[in-house]
Amino acid sequence: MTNSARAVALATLIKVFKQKSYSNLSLSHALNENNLSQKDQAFVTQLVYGTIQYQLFLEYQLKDLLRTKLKEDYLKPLLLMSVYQLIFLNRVPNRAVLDEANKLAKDFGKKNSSGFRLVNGILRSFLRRGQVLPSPKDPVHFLSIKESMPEWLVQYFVKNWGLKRTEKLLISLNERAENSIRVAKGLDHSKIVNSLQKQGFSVNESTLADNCFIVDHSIVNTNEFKSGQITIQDEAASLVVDCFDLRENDHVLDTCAAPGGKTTQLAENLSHGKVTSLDIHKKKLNLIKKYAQRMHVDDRVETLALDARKAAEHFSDTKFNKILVDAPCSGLGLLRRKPEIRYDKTIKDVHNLARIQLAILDNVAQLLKKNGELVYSTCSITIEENEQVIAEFLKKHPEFELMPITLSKVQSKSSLKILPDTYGSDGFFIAKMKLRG
Ligand SMILES: C[S@@+](CC[C@H](N)C(=O)[O-])C[C@H]1O[C@@H](n2cnc3c(N)ncnc32)[C@H](O)[C@@H]1O
Repeated sequence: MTNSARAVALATLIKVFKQKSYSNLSLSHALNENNLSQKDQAFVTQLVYGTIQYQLFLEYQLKDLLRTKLKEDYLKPLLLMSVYQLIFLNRVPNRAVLDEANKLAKDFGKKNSSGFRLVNGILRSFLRRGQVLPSPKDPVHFLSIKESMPEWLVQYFVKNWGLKRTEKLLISLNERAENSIRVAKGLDHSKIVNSLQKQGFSVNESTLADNCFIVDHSIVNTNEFKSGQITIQDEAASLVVDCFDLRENDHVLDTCAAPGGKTTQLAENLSHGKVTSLDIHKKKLNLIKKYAQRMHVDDRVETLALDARKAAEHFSDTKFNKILVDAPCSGLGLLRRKPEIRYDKTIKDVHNLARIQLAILDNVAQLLKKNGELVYSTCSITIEENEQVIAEFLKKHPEFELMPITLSKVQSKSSLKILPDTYGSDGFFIAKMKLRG
């Protein structure tokens, strides 16, 4: 592996730790800026995600070895990234990790800095001592360090799913996210799969979603992606639109639409209808427009900057056949793709989001036609943002009934919750409701 791959990983980690940037955005920016081989890109991705995922565990390894305050910004990410390699990457020899850490300390350190001596000393001490874990007598603290998840979240999982399932869930949340792609509606799957295989991709059918496939590396440079025949979408996320019973001339309201993954998927079904896509952030509307252009459905998508909690006031004369609320949420089902979320979110955030989610549903429910369908979804797995929001909504709106979800590969008599350890997908929640006629 080249040193520049490690330098790119370290620069990305410094950004994520210091500026609190999102890891997925910083990483894709760094990979676009640096001309790395496919192998090096995969290595950088593993270093960045692995170090963030295991931050609590890695800090625990260093706790007793650090005797001075780390003064320069690069020191902590470099130490964590190096210990990550020493523990998790067996294919990289220890000597190479130490040599590269020395070089990086010299390159990233201030002039005349002695940071490289500190890094060298700590890494050698770690190798002499080996890795450590707290006593399993306190299972919450033990799992929190071992799987690097804040204690409140481990406690939350244990309370809702028990200790055994929590262990499975935590391990699964630290696994590498799959590269899931969705084929645009109406296209011949076998033709696209053959073409991708000829280009060197390994392609496997999704066990969860009809139009999705799992590939082994990024498809963004393929003609199929650029021409809108395929797109990047998690298997569980793609089920949300599949839950609607769409008619080709439906008018659909997508209330929380950016960057547009579900808007375009909806529009693919509406040869004579349209989607009105809202987002509270005006600057995000461009993402939806570009996405719709790439997928060739921009003639059926209109965008509007609007707080969905005020939609009924805006559309006082319009009613929709279908409404999607893909609500803003804590994202706790997405920890594989955005590993730092675990350290940022609190139970207070979860409660605040639940209030916003209910307010959106409450407002947009007035805009549905009789017998119309309302689908609510989040990429969170908490009870507060999902089952509780739906229970409160239905209590307040007895004119709605909860519908079963019957998809070809997955069914549920009521709402559908997909935990990440079941299919290896993102965690997702979907509820389908109908306004009685
Ligand atoms: C989960 S994301 C939506 C993802 C999108 N449906 C897709 O499939 O690509 C939630 C979106 O809701 C937007 N949002 C947050 N609060 C909102 C509100 N009150 N009204 C409308 N949009 C909101 C956010 O800006 C964000 O883009």
